[in-house]
Amino acid sequence: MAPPQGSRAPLEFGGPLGAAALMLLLPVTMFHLLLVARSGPARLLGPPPYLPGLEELWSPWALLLCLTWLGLQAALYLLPARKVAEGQELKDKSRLRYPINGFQALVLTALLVGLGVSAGLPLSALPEMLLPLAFAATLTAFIFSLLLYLKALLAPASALAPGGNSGNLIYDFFLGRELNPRICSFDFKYFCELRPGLIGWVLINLALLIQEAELRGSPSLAMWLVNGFQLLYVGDALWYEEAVLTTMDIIHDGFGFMLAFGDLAWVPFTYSLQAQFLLYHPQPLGWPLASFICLINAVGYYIFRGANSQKNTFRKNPSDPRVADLETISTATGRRLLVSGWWGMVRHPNYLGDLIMALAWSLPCGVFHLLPYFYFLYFTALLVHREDRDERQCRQKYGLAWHEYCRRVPYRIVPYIY
Ligand SMILES: NC(=O)C1=CN([C@@H]2O[C@H](COP(=O)(O)OP(=O)(O)OC[C@H]3O[C@@H](n4cnc5c(N)ncnc54)[C@H](OP(=O)(O)O)[C@@H]3O)[C@@H](O)[C@H]2O)C=CC1
Ligand SMILES: CC(C)CCC[C@@H](C)[C@H]1CC=C2C3=C(CC[C@@]21C)[C@@]1(C)CC[C@H](O)C(C)(C)[C@@H]1CC3
Repeated sequence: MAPPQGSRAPLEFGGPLGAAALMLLLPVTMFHLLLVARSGPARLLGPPPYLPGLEELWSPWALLLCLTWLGLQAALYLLPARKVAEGQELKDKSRLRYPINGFQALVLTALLVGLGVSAGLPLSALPEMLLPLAFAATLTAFIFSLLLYLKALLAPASALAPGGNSGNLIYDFFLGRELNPRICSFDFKYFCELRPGLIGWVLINLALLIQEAELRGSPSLAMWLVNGFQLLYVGDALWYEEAVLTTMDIIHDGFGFMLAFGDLAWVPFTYSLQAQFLLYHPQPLGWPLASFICLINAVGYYIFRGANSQKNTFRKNPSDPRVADLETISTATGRRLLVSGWWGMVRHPNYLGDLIMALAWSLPCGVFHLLPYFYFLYFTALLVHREDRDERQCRQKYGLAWHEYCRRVPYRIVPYIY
């Protein structure tokens, strides 16, 4: 379906060429990281120890496991929810409804895995299966994105995302055409963003911890820290599930290969890199340094949670007593912008907190390898680019009011630096 006249958004990610390059580069990087993490030298920038053949990547069992996992998470999504939240207003003035039962899904998954392990489920075999599982997840994401692209051909213009409808097949396939693809009340983007990948990530971490305990008698302090920090991050995302409804992914981006691959493959297999590294390269860590790293994580979490909750509370109800006293700027759209509190410190305080936590996740792995810092480096690049995209969208949305906000709050992510 051709995009409606006048609705063309400027191309992002380097246009069709950039999108094609990313579609190749992202899976290649993911497999590189998986291979390098288990190699002796663990060199991020060195060549992989070997190139795996198709027989090592492809396994029907891994695909079955991957689909079973998706099926289990979909079933948990469909269970009765403690609350149903409304999303932001859409182009046609309607609002979608979303079940809030992500934390319940995490707890039920933990119970099921616990039962499985006590009945003899070999969870510690999972680390050996990471390559074929990552391959199966990539294949699933690719086929899923193709189906989403086809589904969008039947969608009305009002259901399309602002980007991702350029008319170029590769670009639109990558960015995603439809904003909120659904079948009945099952919202694919909302489901994928928070459940299979995030819960899969902590499950992989746990399997790595168990395997370390089997290999060395007990898990190392560094492995406990990485597992604890990342479980807190995932638990928080699911506990405050409703806050995802005001993020860029849900309100602006279409659902295409970028998010499908990001959610289903990239997150579980690359975000667990520190735990993978620690299994093959144990690192000594004493309590004084561990306490200092915990403090860094706590500071990052405090800023991240404070900023995200403040914006979410304000967007849901500006008269909520927790935000009613904050200073704001009015905009022509009728929505206001916060200029005090966390959002008066820098224009993306939530990114700052997230980056501080990212650093805390790498530090338990020592300072002699660059590989465990991959997440911090990639995340810095992702957030700088994301901030730039958001800035452009806000300038367009809020015009002069946004310029006033930038004048009042001149730094983007790091006070007095950037
Ligand atoms: N771990 C990971 O891999 C990733 C994590 N993240 C995290 O996800 C979270 C969400 O990030 P993201 O969706 O990018 O961005 P934000 O949650 O920061 O959302 C940006 C939107 O917030 C609104 N906003 C901006 N400034 C103000 C203000 N002063 N007052 C009120 N509203 C404002 C605007 O939308 P509007 O005005 O329309 O409401 C803007 O478009 C962050 O914590 C980020 O760190 C993000 C990407 C990857
Ligand atoms: C690597 C590609 C170019 C892009 C892929 C990006 C995705 C992996 C991320 C885009 C936004 C994300 C968010 C989270 C996870 C990573 C992706 C999907 C998030 C769910 C992590 C937990 C947080 O608490 C959050 C705020 C809910 C995050 C929302 C954005």
